[in-house]
Amino acid sequence: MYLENLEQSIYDLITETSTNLPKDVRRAVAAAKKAENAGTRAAMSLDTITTNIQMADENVSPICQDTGLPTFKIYTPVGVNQLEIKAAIKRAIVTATTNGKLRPNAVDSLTGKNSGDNLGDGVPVIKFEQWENDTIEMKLILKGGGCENKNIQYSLPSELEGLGKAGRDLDGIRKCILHSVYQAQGQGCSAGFIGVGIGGDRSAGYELAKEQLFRSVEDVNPNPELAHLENYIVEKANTLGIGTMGFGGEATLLGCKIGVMHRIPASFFVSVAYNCWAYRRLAVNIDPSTGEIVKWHYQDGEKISFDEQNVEQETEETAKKVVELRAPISEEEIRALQVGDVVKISGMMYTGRDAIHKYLSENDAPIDLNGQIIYHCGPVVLKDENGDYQIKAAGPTTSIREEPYQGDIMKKFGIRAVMGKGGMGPKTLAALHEHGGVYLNAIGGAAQYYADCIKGVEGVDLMQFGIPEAMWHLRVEDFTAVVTMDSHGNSLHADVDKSSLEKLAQYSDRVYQS
Ligand SMILES: O=C(O)C[C@H](O)C(=O)O
Ligand code: SF4
Repeated sequence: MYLENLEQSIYDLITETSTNLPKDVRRAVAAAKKAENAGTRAAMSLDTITTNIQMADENVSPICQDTGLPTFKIYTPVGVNQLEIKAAIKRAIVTATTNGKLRPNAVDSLTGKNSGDNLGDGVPVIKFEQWENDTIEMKLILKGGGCENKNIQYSLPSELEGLGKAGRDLDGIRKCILHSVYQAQGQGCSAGFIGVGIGGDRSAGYELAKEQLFRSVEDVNPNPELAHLENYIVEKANTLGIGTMGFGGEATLLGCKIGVMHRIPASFFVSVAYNCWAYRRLAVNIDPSTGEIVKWHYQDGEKISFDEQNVEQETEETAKKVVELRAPISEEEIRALQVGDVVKISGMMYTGRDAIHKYLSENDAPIDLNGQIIYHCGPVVLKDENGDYQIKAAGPTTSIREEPYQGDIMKKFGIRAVMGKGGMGPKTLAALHEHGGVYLNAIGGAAQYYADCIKGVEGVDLMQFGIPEAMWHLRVEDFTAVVTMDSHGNSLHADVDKSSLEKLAQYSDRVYQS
């Protein structure tokens, strides 16, 4: 009985974490929405984000399709059997994956094979500690890969672009943290949250940084110097103009939490864990005798529901032009598009992410891609009772990872549009110009919102790469995205990067005396 309850409690924790954004995070997102000027692209993106948060809650489906590397931190009273807890976690993970609350995310690093059930070597991550209390406390964070890739570790002293020398003191630490926000741009689905670890060795520093992500967004650091620095960072980061999804705007960073530990004389690390707006972490207390949940954490204060706040704000500035797109798309249609145009796609699109791009660079495509749209997306997919595939969550993935392949693949197969998030680099921009192509930016993390635009799965290729990496043939209706790189050499991402670097440079003067 105890073990059955325990497994159910862990399942509930996983489901709630994946589908229902915590109250403190909701309040931070709502505050960001207030800060954005109505009618701007950033404000509209935040509308999509809040609509998505609401949909995930109502559908009990993943807020974002990337449910991350499930990471548990557990405190147990002396005498509790940790092996039993571990086994219960694994069973709950498998059930949550079968039920579409988690995407199968465990990939063999050498063979590329997805285990299909979220279990693998070192996955999930489970860390135990003993304590004197008589309840079990179980914390869970589902941190996706796009924001994980934007984590950064500085070794002081260092020379930082925009900010100059960062020395081994509080001011050097300040510069590293500000720089970490700049370097993330919109790629980790800003507006984000950061956890910072000062000191330790490389692994302990990152661990401390991630530990900070379990703090409440609204708490105050007991160390007054660090409390000051946390506020300073949030305030200044929000002047960098990176904004939601890197579209430019007022809301870039929603929280900064800093922890400190000792170091050894030769090493001085500042480790930053970047978390997207889809900041999925929760915790529960479990009664060790019954296995039942006795307390949910992060439950203080108001729960903001986003059901009525999303009035479509199509103003002159945002709706420069709304263009209906349907593949196959001609070169002429593509060349008519400009950065800032909004597109509404109906008809077919095909998913392709890391494995597909590598595959297409070496092989023929399984279908004719001439004039087609490639969507950088790894969805959550379940089979319904008739054996048909149902897309359960389908937001974009970070496109920059395909930079080495993208331009060549577009030219090789005649692809006219690629869609993802965070933008791409100079090689792709040059190819868009030469070949006649566009890059479309969808709102990262808005997995329920986009799943709703997907009306059917017409086929799938390359399933050997696993569900997130296969090529899904999607029939969509009114799938909305923004042109952020066009065939005329313009890139919103390059512009925001440049202007935010200029703004970052304003903060190179010393703030803290050593
Ligand atoms: O893997 C994904 O679906 C998305 C990833 O979290 C990303 O941000 O790129
Ligand atoms: S797609 Fe964006 S919101 Fe989702 S896990 Fe990746 S960084 Fe986070």
